[in-house]
This record gives sequence, structure tokens and C-alpha cells, in this order.
Amino acid sequence: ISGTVVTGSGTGVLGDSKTFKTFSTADGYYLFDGTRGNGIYTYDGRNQTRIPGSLWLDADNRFNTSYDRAAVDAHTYAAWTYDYFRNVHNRNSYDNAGAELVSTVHYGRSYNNAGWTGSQMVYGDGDGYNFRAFSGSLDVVAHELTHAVTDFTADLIYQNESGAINESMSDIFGTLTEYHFNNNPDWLMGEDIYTPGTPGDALRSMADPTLAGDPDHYSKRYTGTQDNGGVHINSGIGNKMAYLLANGGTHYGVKVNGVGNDKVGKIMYRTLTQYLTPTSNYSHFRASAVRAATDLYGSSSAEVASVKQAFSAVGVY
Ligand SMILES: O=C(O)[C@H](CCc1ccccc1)CC1(C(=O)N[C@@H](Cc2c[nH]c3ccccc23)C(=O)O)CCCC1
Ligand SMILES: [Ca+2]
Ligand SMILES: [Ca+2]
Ligand SMILES: [Zn+2]
Repeated sequence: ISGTVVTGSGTGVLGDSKTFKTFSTADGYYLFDGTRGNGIYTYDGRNQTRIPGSLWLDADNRFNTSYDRAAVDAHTYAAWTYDYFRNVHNRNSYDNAGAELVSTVHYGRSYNNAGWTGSQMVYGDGDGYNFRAFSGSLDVVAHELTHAVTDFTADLIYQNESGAINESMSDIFGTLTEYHFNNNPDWLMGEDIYTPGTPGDALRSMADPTLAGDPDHYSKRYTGTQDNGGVHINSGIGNKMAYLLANGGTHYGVKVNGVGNDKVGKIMYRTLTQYLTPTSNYSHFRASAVRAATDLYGSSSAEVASVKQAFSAVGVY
């Protein structure tokens, strides 16, 4: 279809106003952003599980109904996450070749989850008690898109320790994206969509994974079979490491000198894209991060020392 790129406006899941790129055609305005890579496309799942559903079409380029909100945020936050990887890491979409970013909102009926299907993002509406619409949280959108980056780079197998590192990388870049846009940033995951009736809690805490019952030290790792061998549980070890590497602190008696968010982003991005492999475990994660930091800052740098301290603090050697 022929048309022109224009700017739409709307209301997000949290009731906040935002603008985003839309496509003006004879049919109306589509949630298609033709200014980033090969395009950002947001679809309406119509509370079914057939994906992608129908490309979102609006009559007046104003997206202010309650049904519009999940689409506004999925579309906007996909663009922001594209910009984060493009501007900060010089990566053009998840395949570094401008791959289309496709999202489906209103996926399923009161679906209490989100995900990367291997080719697109899907976002449930939540049940309104445990969760609200999952695209309403920038860290969640960036988490999902990071799975796509991981699949095209390290391709960490989604189970056991490699799966936990996969998960941790998504939480790390979810959080770094949130800080990059200064979007009420924190080291919590999903705080904007978790238990709407309870302020201040979150799905996970990277600063203190034990708040969600997840381990903050390798000696406390889960070794069972639930959750694909604890991928969302043992991610706490990598998450705590990253939190300490960014902010510093003393953990189980080990002092870590923080290096700041930007250097964590550079070290973790190089680790993910240059050194991790599908079968990497936590020990290989340490070795890979040390190599990445050495490449970036030199073997005798404070940054390399901090990486070693951070992994030692969570019991990984
Ligand atoms: O991307 C992911 O890792 C999660 C999707 C995982 C998934 C994998 C394969 C098939 C279906 C779902 C989605 C998110 C997640 O961490 N989900 C966790 C926690 C969770 C969300 N909703 C739940 C409902 C019940 C239990 C746990 C959950 C999970 O699936 O475990 C990421 C950010 C927020 C939602
Ligand atoms: Ca409208
Ligand atoms: Ca957060
Ligand atoms: Zn994930």
C-alpha cells in the first residue's frame, strides 16, 4: 500500500502521552514506522493466539482509547529499543541488517506473559491483578528484543546455565535501555506492569534477586527441571553480577568497584556478540567477560579487575 510516514500521538498503558511514527494511507493510519531499519510493525491479536493478527489501523492517527494503549507502548518502546541498540552499540536491529520489528498486542485472553517467538514479540494483556498489559514496561520490551539479539549472536541454549545467562542478558539490556531513556530507571524488572494494585514491587530485582526468591550467588543456584532448568531463577546470579559491576558494593565479603552503566553495556554487548556460545556456562561467562573487558580497556585496567571482582562476588570462577 502507498502512503507517507507521519507522527501519531496516543496514550500508553500507564496513561502517559507519547508520539510515534505511523503510516498515513487511504485506509487510515497504520502502526508502521518506516524510519527504522526495514520497519517496525505493530499488530492487533484481537485476544486470539493467531499471530501476527492484523496490522493496527486507526482512523484519525490519535490512539487514546483503552484498547489502543498496549499498542501505543509496544510500538513506541520497540522504536526506543531499536534506537538504543543502534545509537549505543551501532547495531541495526536484532540481526544487524535492519530486520523488521514485529509485535502483537492483545495476544490471547488475559494472557499473563509476553515473549519472543523466534520471529516476533507477543504481549498479553495480563489479568489486571497479577499483571497489566506487558508492553507497558520498557524494560520488558527491551528484554524481549534482547532475546532476538541473543538468538542472532551467542544463541545461548534456553535451558540450564546457558539459558540463565540468556535470561540475564535480557534483564541487563532491558535495564540499560530503561536507564538510557531515563524512563523511571531502576534495577527492577517489570515494575510498571506487575501487580497494578501493589506499588513498589516487581517481577524480579537485579539489585537483590532474593526478593523474588532467586539466587544471588552461584552456590545457591537452582538445579531442578522447572522453568527450563531455572532460566528465570538462576538469571539472578548474572543479574547481581551486573548490578555490582555497574554500581559497586560488597557482596558476601567481596568488594566490587563499580564501573558505571555505560561500561557495563559495552562489556556485556561485546561478551554477548563476540565470545559467548550456545553452550556457555557461568564459568565461561566470566572468562568471556574478562576477555571482552580486556579488549576494551586493557588487561591491567580497573575495568578488568572489576569484572573479576563482580563474578567472584557471586561465586563464579
Ligand atoms: O521472555 C521471557 O523470558 C518470558 C517469556 C518466557 C517464555 C518462554 C517460552 C514460552 C513462553 C514464555 C517473559 C517475561 C518473563 O520473565 N516471564 C517469566 C515470569 C512470569 C511472567 N508471567 C508469569 C506467569 C506465571 C509464572 C511466571 C511468570 C516466566 O515466563 O517465567 C520476560 C519479562 C516479563 C515477562
Ligand atoms: Ca483513534
Ligand atoms: Ca525496571
Ligand atoms: Zn526472557
